[in-house]
Order: sequence, then C-alpha cells, then structure tokens
Amino acid sequence: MASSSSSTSLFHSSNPFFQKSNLFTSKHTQTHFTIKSSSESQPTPPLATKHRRPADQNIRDEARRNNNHDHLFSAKYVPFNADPSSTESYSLDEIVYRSQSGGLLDVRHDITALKRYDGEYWRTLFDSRVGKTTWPYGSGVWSKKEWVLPEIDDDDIISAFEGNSNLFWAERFGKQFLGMNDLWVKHCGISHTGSFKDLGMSVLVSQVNRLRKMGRPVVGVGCASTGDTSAALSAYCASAGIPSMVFLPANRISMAQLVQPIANGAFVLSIDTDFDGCMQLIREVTAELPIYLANSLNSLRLEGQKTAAIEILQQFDWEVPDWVIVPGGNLGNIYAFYKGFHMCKELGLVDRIPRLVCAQAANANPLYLYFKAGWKDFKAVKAGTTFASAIQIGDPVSIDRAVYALQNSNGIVEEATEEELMDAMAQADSTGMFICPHTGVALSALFKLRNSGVIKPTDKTVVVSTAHGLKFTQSKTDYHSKDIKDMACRFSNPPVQVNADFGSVMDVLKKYLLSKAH
Ligand SMILES: Cc1ncc(COP(=O)(O)O)c(C=O)c1O
Ligand SMILES: N[C@@H](CCOP(=O)(O)O)C(=O)O
Repeated sequence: MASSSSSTSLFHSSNPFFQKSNLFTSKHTQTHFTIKSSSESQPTPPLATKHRRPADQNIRDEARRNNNHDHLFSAKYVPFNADPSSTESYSLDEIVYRSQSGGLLDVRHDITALKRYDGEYWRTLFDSRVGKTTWPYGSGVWSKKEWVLPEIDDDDIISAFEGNSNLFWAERFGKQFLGMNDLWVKHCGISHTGSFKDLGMSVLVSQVNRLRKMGRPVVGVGCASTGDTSAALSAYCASAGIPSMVFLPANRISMAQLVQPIANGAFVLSIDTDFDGCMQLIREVTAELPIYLANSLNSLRLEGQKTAAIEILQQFDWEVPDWVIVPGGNLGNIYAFYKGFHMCKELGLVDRIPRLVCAQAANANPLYLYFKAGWKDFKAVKAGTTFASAIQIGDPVSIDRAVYALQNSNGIVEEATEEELMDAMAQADSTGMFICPHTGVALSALFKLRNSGVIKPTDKTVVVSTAHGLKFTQSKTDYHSKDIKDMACRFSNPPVQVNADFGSVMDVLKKYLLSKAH
C-alpha cells in the first residue's frame, strides 16, 4: 500500500477519473484514496453531488457524455499458463481461441497499470458502484470494468445489469444439516437468464458487438450447450440484434432451458449426440464459418464469470471465506473463480484466497478421477445421464485451467452420486431455497467434507449455486413423486390427494398438525 505522504488524492483534478467521469461524485465516494504515483499538486475537494441526467437522455447517452476515452488499463490474450519467456499475445480485437501450440488462451491484464492504484482504491471504487443504474456500472460485471474489458467503449456494452446476485445466509440449512453457522449460498442463478452464464456472456457479446462495429467478419455467435450457455447467448444476442446459433444435445436438457433460446429467436439445432459431440461440432463449424465461438473455451467468458468471486469478497466486506465450492462441468467456472480471487490478492484488496472445491456428478467425473489419480494421466470419460444435466460433460475443454486453479488454491475435487445430489437438493429446498441439481452436487461435496472433518463447523463457507431451480422442475417433480428408479427419495414431500369435503380435509390436516406438534 502506498503511504499518503508519497501519493496523490484520487480526487485530485490531475487524476483522469476525476476529470473525465462522474464516478466519484456520489456522496458515497467522498473518501480520500491513494494512488502509487506521486505528484506535487495539492488535493482538491471532491464534487458534492452527481448532476441529474437531462430528461431527453437515457443512461447510455449519459455514459457517452461522461465517457473516458483515455484508457489507463489494457488487456490482451496470451497462452494460458505460458512460460514467462513467451512473447505470444493477441489483441482482444482479434478472433482467436487457441494459442499457436493449440493450447488455451487467457486474458492478461496490465497488472502494472492496475497496481498504480492500491487495494483501498479498488475496494472503494467497486463498492461505490453497487446498486446504481449508472451505465454500465450498475452491472455486477461492469462495475469491475477496469478488470474485465478495460478498453471497450461503454456504448458497445450489452448488459442486463447481471451480477450483484444474492449471497444468501443458509442459516437453517447450515444449522440443521451440517452444524454450521457461517454457511452461504452465492445465488448466481438468480439472474437474467437463470444461470451464472450471464456474467460471461455479457462480456463476450459486448466484444462481438464491438468487433461487428469495427467491421470484423462476425455474422453470428454460436455455442454448444447443456442449456444454460445457450439461454444466455440467445438472450444477449437478441438484445444486441446479433444472430445466435445454439447446438443442443437432443433430449438431454430441460424443457425450460430448451424454450429459452427458442423464445429469444436463436437458430436452435437439436443434435442427436451428447454435449461433447455438440462441442466438437461447434468447434469445427466456427473454424469454417464467420460464427464467433461463445463457449468458455473462449477466455473472454471467464473475465465476466470471475466477477462473481470478487463480488463474494465485496459482499463479505472484503473478508475472505475459508472455502468456496463450485460445481464443475466444462470447467471454465472454477478457473474464473480462482482468477477473480487471485486478482483481488494480487492487487491488494485481500491478503489471501479461499480454498476451492470443485464438485462433479459421479456420472460425469473426469476431473474427480484425475484428482484421485494424483493428477496423473487425464482421461476423458463418456458422461452418463445425470439429474445435474448441465454438467453432463466427459471431456471438459478447460481441464488445464481447472487443474491450475485447484493446485494454486490448495483445492479439492469431490463427487456426488445421483441419490446424494438429489437428497441434498431436497434438503436445501426444505429450508427455503429452490436450488438446481448442480447446486445439489456442490452441497453433497460440502456434506462429505464436513463429515470427514476437512471443513470445520465454524469455517466460513460459500457454496456457488449456478442455476435457478425453476429450470429443473421435472427432476424435483420426479423426486417428490418418488418416481425415480432405485432412489429412496428420503426427503420427498408428495402432495396429499383428498376428497373435496370438510371432514376429509380436517382429517388430513389434524394428522399433519399432530406430526408437527412438539
Ligand atoms: C448450472 C450449471 N452449473 C455448473 C456448470 C459448470 O460450469 P463449468 O462448465 O464452467 O464447469 C454449468 C455448465 O457447465 C451449468 O450450466
Ligand atoms: N453448462 C454449460 C456447458 C457449456 O459450458 P461453457 O461454459 O463452456 O459454455 C451450458 O449450459 O451449456
């Protein structure tokens, strides 16, 4: 941290933020910050109020008026986990998904430029933007714009004010089932299209919007999907007026997920294969046609998704949880969480990162098997059917990213059987949540790690809920009807059929009340 004697007030008129934007004019931000560069000028007081937007301007117009075109920060693509001697890099305005050697890419930020500002500066800046409608900072993703896509024009951003999702204190669930009092569920599925994919898709579609305005050959955007990526892609593309194409494995996604891209006007291909087959096809197709690839192989997506990690720290007032548990499928998200936490540590917002747990369905568990084998000889698997259908993935594209995230966070991989994940989902729902089966996978991992004593009762623990339960009502209906082969459905709560007369209704009610009396 810079000391105040060697630094300049952020509100000083020589600071570009102060000059070119009204970000610091709210009364919430009248704190003095420090930046690490020195200057001889004297600080001047901050402006007291934000000017009202003229009635004939919308929030985009207002952002345009205040736009800061002098970019202080920048980012580029580099090979993922590249050797420090590597000079290979690409502008984010290039259309490239793989490094020269065929490996994954990563978005690398100019950390030196970001480090000119200390942790207190970034914390206060991000905090000052929460809960506003100022374009584009009202979004949980774009409130961290300098760390996401620093060079994009605000006007090119396609946002549904995603993010800022509820960090839910799972008080009753924690106490009743786990003896925990500091258990939290990050509800990333309470979002525009009902999953965490909105975070990354806002970034990707915004960049596509920019590329198209620059005249780059992008006719549309495509993805393979188990249902959530396609929902997010089609919604953001529809909002931007960009054609979208989604490759879906036939009969393997929920009805709610299927109808989302249909309703949003995407070109929907239902293909008689599994997700891994669809992924292979979209990769081949995007190599041939001017269709931009929207899966998380594209590292732009992870820049948006990483903001969920930053948000967790922010919601805890920058206190670091002990554990964060994330359900994993194609394995981009576990790395996105790692990256968000790591950036906060590197830039001085926090002093450590949480331990990460990646939770997989036992029927689609290539990462779990790899972890158990001591990270030796990764083998893709043929993913079996699972109620956690969005993570029915046997050959995850981000396997290397996931291993990196887990190895650098002292992480763990767990798995959950179908019965475990469905029971955990029902237990969570019985305490007032309405979670998806993937969150059930994460909660099953938590049960296991609590039972083995790895996670302690007082550990501050966050379970990432990745999609809205309303997308998966069929699995809940099957469970509560006890309509699942070889599953006891121990926590089912089927409706009671009763005759339409007062006596019958009274009989069942009395029986119920007696069972509840202490
Ligand atoms: C609801 C849900 N949860 C978890 C995941 C896993 O995320 P990732 O593929 O980034 O591991 C996905 C998608 O894969 C998903 O749609
Ligand atoms: N669960 C995902 C699977 C694809 O993952 P992605 O993050 O690589 O797009 C989905 O909903 O399609």
